[in-house]
Amino acid sequence: MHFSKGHGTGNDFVIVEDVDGALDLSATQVADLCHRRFGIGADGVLRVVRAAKDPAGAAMAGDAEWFMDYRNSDGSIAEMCGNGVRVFTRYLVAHGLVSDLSDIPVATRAGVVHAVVEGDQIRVHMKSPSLYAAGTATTGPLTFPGVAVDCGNPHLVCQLHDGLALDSLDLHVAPGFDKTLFPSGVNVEFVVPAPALPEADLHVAMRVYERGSGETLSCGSGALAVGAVALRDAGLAMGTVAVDLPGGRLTVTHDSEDRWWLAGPAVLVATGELL
Ligand SMILES: N[C@@H](CCC[C@H](N)C(=O)O)C(=O)O
Repeated sequence: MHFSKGHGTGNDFVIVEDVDGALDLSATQVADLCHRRFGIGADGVLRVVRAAKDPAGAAMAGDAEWFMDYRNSDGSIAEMCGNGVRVFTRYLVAHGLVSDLSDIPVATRAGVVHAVVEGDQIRVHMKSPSLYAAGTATTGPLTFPGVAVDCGNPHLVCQLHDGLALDSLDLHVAPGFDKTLFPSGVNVEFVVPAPALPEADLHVAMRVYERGSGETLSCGSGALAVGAVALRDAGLAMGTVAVDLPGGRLTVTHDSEDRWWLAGPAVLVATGELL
């Protein structure tokens, strides 16, 4: 099997092209591919398949030629992956699978999103985040109040207590959360304010513990959730939020009623053959 490897701000993926939907990737195969010692190593797998050729993509085939079949590194399926969409789009462009760089529709399990390629940056018009409940996360002895956000996939955005540094958190172990609020699990974001920047209305820094992958260097849908909470908390109906993650900076922009953008770099770094 031929594969590529890519990442968006350090959130890395094995990319497998399967245009005609011939590949039946099991959860175990995905976990083996993603294993950082015994496999290639990645936070997840992106299978590139024609929407019409995949049962989960077929209903969207009229709106998007390509379906992103995203899997977490433990083999579980997730509805959305914001960095995944951006790396998936980079792959489509690099392999001549799309031509109009100003609007690339990508079908996902959370619906069709639209990517725009601007040099090294790929910007995606995401599904609008929805803030819907209060929750809490625990790490060790610490409990943090948070906001549940639906970005197509579930998130819990927690502001750190005053003075607590992001790097003081131990995210080797999954944070605790309320399973009745998140019956299918949740991605947990921990956020602190960051110094003002001229190019953004707000600036924050975050770490994330992803459902199905553990702590990652970046999470695009997580950044979107964090951006939405930051704008709400600042009383801003619209605006731009710079979100710093351990792997780099993503930008979330809400510029009209139903339009939310996630932007950042996306790169391919390798290709190879699985033995
Ligand atoms: N890293 C991703 C999110 C991947 C899915 C997530 N772990 C889940 O299970 O919902 C991103 O960039 O959005």
